[in-house]
Amino acid sequence: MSPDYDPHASSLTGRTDPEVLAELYAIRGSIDNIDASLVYLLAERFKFTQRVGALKARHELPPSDPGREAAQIERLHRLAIEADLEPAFAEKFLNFIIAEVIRHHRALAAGAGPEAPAGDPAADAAPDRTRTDAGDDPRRGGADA
Ligand SMILES: C=C(O[C@@H]1C=C(C(=O)O)C=C[C@H]1O)C(=O)O
Repeated sequence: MSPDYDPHASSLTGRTDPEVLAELYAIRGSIDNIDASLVYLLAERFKFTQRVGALKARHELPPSDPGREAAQIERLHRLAIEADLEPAFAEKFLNFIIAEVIRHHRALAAGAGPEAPAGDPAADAAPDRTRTDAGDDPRRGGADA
C-alpha cells in the first residue's frame, strides 16, 4: 500500500457510530483490494495491447479493428449478464479502454510512444467511443483507421 494512503480516510468520522464505521472500513478493505487488482490487470492489458500496437505499426495495419471490437462487445455483453453486471456499463467500460488503446496505436504508427499528448491531431481524429447513449452504436463508431 502507498505510504501516504489512509484506508480510513472519510468524511464520516466523528458523526458516525464507531461500530458502523468499523464495518464500513472492513468492507472498504475489500474494495481497496479490488481497485488495486484492477490497476494491475489494466497495466497488464495495456502491456499486451502495446505489443499489438507495435506489431500493427511494423506491418502497417490499421490501429483499430472494428470487427474484433464488435465480437468483444457482444461477448462482454453476455458475460456481464451472467455476472449480474449491467451490460451497458460493461460495454461503456470496454469502449473507454479500447479508445485509449487506439490512441496509443495511432501514436505508435506515427512513430511516437504511448505518452503522446491527448490533444494531438491523430487522437483528435479518433471516434468518441465513450458515448453509448441511444442511437450511438459503438460497433459502428467510425473506427475507421
Ligand atoms: C488490441 C487491438 O487493437 C484495438 C484495441 C482493442 C482492444 O483494446 O481490445 C481491440 C481491437 C482494436 O481496435 C487489437 O486489434 O487486438
